[in-house]
Amino acid sequence: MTAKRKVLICGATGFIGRNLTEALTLRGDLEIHAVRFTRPAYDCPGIVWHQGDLRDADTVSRLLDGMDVVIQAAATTSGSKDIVTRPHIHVTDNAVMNSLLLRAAHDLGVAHFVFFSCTMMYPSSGTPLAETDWDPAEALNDRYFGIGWTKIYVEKMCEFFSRLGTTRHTVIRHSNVYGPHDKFDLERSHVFGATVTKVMTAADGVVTVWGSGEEARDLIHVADLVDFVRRAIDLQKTPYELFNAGAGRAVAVRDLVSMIVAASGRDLTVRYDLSQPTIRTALCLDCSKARRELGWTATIPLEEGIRRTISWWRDAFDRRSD
Ligand SMILES: C[C@H]1O[C@H](OP(=O)(O)OP(=O)(O)OC[C@H]2O[C@@H](n3cnc4c(=O)[nH]c(N)nc43)[C@H](O)[C@@H]2O)[C@@H](O)[C@@H](O)C1=O
Repeated sequence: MTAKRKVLICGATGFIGRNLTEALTLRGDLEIHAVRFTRPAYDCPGIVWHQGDLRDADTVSRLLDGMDVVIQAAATTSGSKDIVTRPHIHVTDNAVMNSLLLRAAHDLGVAHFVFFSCTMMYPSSGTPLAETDWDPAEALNDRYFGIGWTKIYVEKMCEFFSRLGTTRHTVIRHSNVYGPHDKFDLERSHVFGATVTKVMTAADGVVTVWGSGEEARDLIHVADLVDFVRRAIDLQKTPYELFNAGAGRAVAVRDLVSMIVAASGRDLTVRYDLSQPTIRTALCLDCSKARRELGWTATIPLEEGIRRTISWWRDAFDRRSD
């Protein structure tokens, strides 16, 4: 019998980390270790919990010792309000954590490291952009300067350590992820989570959207991203790969809001508030590399993902019918 691969999921209480943890514990061939920091553990059969601050080098070495795979989903992250008003909160901790994790993975002989990057380096485009369509000589959107370059630094560190021959790395440039366990508060959430909350809780029949509604994003359901990671840790044999992971469709914020309102079944008026934080860019990813090399493609249509997320939101938050 082959030994189970030991998989460490960092950030297991966060949005992506929790969805990964809950899905991967269902597999019989993996032994799942989950790292939490300040948030409490949740019930999940078969999981081994660890607590630790990933900004501390000794803690990082203790956690990675003996692991075969590290899935690095721990990040300081929040939506456009923080990106616009206090962008520095996304920079330092992410740079420190990832630097320590990548060094420890190499020193301790971890076989595979998965890093969630972002898509902030891409220029605004309503047509799909491939991994090679980012030109490092082009300026990043001003709003994304700090976290965008931090992610690129970590991407390059992954490539650097891959070249040393011990650890294989997968970098995933995923688009805007949504689904169960996302942030749904109005301060820190992204556009999808915030809009679901606004629509479901609107007391006066009005939903107020930040910006003009013309900004566009590529939206991917978290279950599709989990499927991506599953394929990467099973199929990738090369030392370093960087992949786009998105739905391949740019959806204007105003259309997203209309779809969420329609799925809610509520009769609401939508207003646009130009004084609120907004990031004028359009994102759309070409994921043909992932299709070719991992057989992956996003499978959950946005309309279906919206229905599923509203249903989850009702179970998790809507106590009015109790
Ligand atoms: C993929 C990418 O995704 C994220 O960056 P983002 O897309 O810029 O962030 P967001 O989802 O918060 O905003 C998208 C747009 O939506 C508008 N918007 C309207 N109404 C609300 C609203 O109520 N809340 C929020 N947050 N935004 C709103 C808002 O004004 C902005 O123009 C990062 O996680 C980053 O890590 C990353 O890689």
